[in-house]
Amino acid sequence: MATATNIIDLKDISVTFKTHDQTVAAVQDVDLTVEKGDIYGIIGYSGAGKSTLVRVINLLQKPTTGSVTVSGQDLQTLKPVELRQARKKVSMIFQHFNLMAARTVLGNVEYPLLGSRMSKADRRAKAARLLKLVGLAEYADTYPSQLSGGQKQRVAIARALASDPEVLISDEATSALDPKTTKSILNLLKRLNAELGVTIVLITHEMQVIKSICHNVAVMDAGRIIERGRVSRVFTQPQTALSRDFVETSTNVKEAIERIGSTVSIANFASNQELMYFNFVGQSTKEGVLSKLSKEFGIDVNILFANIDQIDGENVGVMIAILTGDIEGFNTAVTQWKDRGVTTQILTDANLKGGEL
Ligand SMILES: Nc1ncnc2c1ncn2[C@@H]1O[C@H](COP(=O)(O)OP(=O)(O)OP(=O)(O)O)[C@@H](O)[C@H]1O
Repeated sequence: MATATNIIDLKDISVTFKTHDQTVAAVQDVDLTVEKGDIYGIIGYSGAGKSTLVRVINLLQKPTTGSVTVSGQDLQTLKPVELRQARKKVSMIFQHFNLMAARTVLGNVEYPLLGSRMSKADRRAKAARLLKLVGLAEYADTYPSQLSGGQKQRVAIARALASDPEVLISDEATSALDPKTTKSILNLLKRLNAELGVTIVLITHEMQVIKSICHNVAVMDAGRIIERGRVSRVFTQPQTALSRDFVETSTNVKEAIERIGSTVSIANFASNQELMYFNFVGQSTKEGVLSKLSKEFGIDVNILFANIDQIDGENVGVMIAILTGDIEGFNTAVTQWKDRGVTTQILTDANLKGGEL
């Protein structure tokens, strides 16, 4: 539902591409609202329609049907000159930086200001300020070819901020970067969101990126949003197979299950043994659930895999372990944990063979 705090409000958006021999429904019946100040992730595999959808936000892509409201303005009702102004509120950064090789770093950042009424000195001062903000003050007179990928993306971010946007769209901006550089760019985006209040819409095919900085996420498949919500919720209770797939890849659970499947056979377990998958949220990760469990119910826990993440300020953990002991007492414990943010699943050989839960 649209409220005063929604900076982006897309209603019933469909985008259909017609080529000479086929029609592609790239985006279908999508509603999307993003609150001011949010970091909103859109995740999906290649071809899901993410880029097409975000290009609708500044009307770089005109929707076949539906309405586009940004910062309270219905963009499709604006006159060309008003639309040009409105578009400045939405900037984009991309995987391949799109810097101009013949201009210096400062010249690249200054570029969007060339058509403005600012004096040359003011333009240069603003570009220098933005370079400082992204940590590249001393690179003003160098050329893009002299920079690393991470530095180029910082320049692209500074350039995107030159028009004082309210929304920054990041289209796979970290996909070409190594994990360490990805982390530093994501931290920069997080800082800009906090310091400037700029709303960020970030599209990616990696759950790792979503869980590092996003508060909310939409999962896209075949042009539609099939699931959305707080990242911590989607992460711990994915409602669709695709979301679960993204989550399991990012926690390495998939890999772990495959590995365990090649070494463990549940058919050979004793009658007082189970292979258990645990999901912990919030306080439960800190409460030492396991040590309580083993003490209270006299159960031996042989951990085969464990992973704890911080998502949107919340601890989220997964674990796979062989439990041995009093199964009746154990079942009682399971019921109690559910209320404390722990969910469990008994794994079977079929889970292990299929490589999934
Ligand atoms: N200009 C176009 N003309 C025809 N088809 C297009 C056009 N742009 C995108 N498509 C098609 O629309 C679908 C969605 O593409 P889109 O680029 O939005 O997906 P994506 O999720 O961003 O994937 P990727 O990460 O690979 O870009 C794809 O089938 C694509 O081939």
